[in-house]
Amino acid sequence: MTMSQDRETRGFQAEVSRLLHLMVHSLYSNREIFLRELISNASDACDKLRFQALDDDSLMENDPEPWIRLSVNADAGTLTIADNGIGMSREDAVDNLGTIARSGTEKFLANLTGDRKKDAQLIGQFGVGFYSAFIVAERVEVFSRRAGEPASAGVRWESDGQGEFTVETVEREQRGTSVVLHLRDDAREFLDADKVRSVVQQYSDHVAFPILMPEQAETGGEGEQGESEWRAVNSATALWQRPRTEVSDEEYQNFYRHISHDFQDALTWSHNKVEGALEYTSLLYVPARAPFDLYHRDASRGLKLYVQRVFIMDDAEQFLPMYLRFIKGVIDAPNLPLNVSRELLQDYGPVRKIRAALTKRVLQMLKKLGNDQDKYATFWAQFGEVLKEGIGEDPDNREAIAALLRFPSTEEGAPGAVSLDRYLERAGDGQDKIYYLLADNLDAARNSPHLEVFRKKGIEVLLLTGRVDEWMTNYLDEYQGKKLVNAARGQLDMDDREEEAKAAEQDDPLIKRLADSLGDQVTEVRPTGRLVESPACLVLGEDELGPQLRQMLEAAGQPAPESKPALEVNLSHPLLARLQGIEDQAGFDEIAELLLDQALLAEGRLPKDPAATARRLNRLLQAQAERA
Ligand SMILES: Nc1ncnc2c1ncn2[C@@H]1O[C@H](COP(=O)(O)OP(=O)(O)OP(=O)(O)O)[C@@H](O)[C@H]1O
Repeated sequence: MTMSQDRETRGFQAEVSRLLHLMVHSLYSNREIFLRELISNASDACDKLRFQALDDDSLMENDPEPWIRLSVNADAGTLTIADNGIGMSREDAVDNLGTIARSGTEKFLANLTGDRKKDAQLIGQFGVGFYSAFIVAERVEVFSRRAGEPASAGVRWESDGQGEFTVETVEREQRGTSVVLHLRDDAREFLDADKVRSVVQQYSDHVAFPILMPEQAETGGEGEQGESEWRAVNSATALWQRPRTEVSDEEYQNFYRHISHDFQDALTWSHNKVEGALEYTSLLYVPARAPFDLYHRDASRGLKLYVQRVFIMDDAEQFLPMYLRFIKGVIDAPNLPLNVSRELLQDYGPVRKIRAALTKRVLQMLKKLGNDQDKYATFWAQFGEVLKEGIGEDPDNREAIAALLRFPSTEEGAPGAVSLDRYLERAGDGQDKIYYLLADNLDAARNSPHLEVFRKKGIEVLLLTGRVDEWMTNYLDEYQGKKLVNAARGQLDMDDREEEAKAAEQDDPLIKRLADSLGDQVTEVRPTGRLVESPACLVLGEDELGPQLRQMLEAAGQPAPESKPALEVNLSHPLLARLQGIEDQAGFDEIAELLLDQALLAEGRLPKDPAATARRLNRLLQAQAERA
């Protein structure tokens, strides 16, 4: 750090330097987004001022009408974005314009590849904000003064984006912030006021404050323009207050980008005005891509809250449940008190009611999205795992959430292929259960011996390989009155005659001999109608903890109770028939152990002592080789 009087030079946080470098490189072909980002910041600053002025009117300093001004100075080669919003103190400028205070940034940056196209997409997910200025500017100056502070508390911040910035205290009459971009030679198109105007109209028309440009192009720099000559280039009304029929799809998408900082279009949205005692307007969007921090505990989530069009807060998470944390949007609830705080929102009756209504609204919107297979597949791939959390978290809407689930199945293998409704449609009235199989991955699921009997009978089985699927199925007992049944658990109870036949085989002496041989490695050995080609498989009891939940518990450092399976054997399999005749007990025990080991392997799991299994296999191979 170097200092001369009150001027100091500082280094950017390491993450900022890396982000800047990669961003300038990868966003070059998309560069007009810098204007949208800087106008968004200016609009946020106006929102913040209006909110703080609710408590302290003097912050308005006799200049109560918010504005955003854009001006070009062709001689100096600058484009200036100015606002009379909340402004920044010197400390604010150092904190906000030199660091990235988002958890997970380091990990996010590690994912950037240097491949321009891929990185542009990733960076879009991250949101680049102020730093996008450096895509077009070789040098950026920021002049600012915080509302309510004296003119002597102004700040000038400057950087060429190469790793350092300088700050100094300056005199500044005007409240708010001016960002002066010294444009690169290859970005001089933004010195053309008509070009700037058209970009603003394209991306930022919905900004709720007037965006002003001088009547005549080519003139004006900071403060040179008389106020009467400024003319609004946007419509400056809050988009969500306009009737649905008057807002074009493009306007909805631009507004989405404004509030989400996403580069991609939203998949769909729902815009509603609710009247009556609980009046509110909501505009909710489903993004096409998950943010990089979807699973971070402290990631931003929730809606932008407005009360009577006055911005109150970002990330008002009380209006939607956790499992819908990916929804972006705005809620304007004119009857909430203007001084509402996060704490108050938490426990406030009307907010709870709005939350219940918005939750239903989102679930309906997703149901409708389900009609568009391609879009729904995108949604499911990005947010399916999060939505599943709702099955456990939101009993009131469980059936509606279940209708949105998608799984691969034995009939259709694509990850988001089969809904429960489609399954039931195919199953027909004759089948009163929905069968599913849990596995670590699709290959293991498809090859599971548990599917043999279902294949034989032509019954579809859903293949559940998601991280939270086992947890989820604990909460999802039935759908549309039909029980969900784990194909690898308990007695299957598919066909009464078969059950009876199996019961008769229960006394088979081989069953008892196997049980004695395996001892307490299994709860019991029983004959099965489950298998066609395989000799044996493992079956967990209805209430035993499955392997996925066990892993989750262990990862969370919690002890997981031991769960023991039963070994089910296929008495019509030739191996079992041969086993009957083996008199040598040691030889019998060896094969019994291998029967158990292969059942574990078939499920993609390892035997308790893999080395012992290998030794048994080797002995078997050797005997086979000697015979050959
Ligand atoms: N015009 C402005 N007036 C006042 N503060 C500003 C202005 N522009 C930027 N800032 C401050 O700088 C911070 C960083 O801005 P930046 O655009 O990088 O991120 P952000 O707006 O917080 O996040 P994101 O862009 O992802 O929403 C802002 O949060 C704000 O505090």
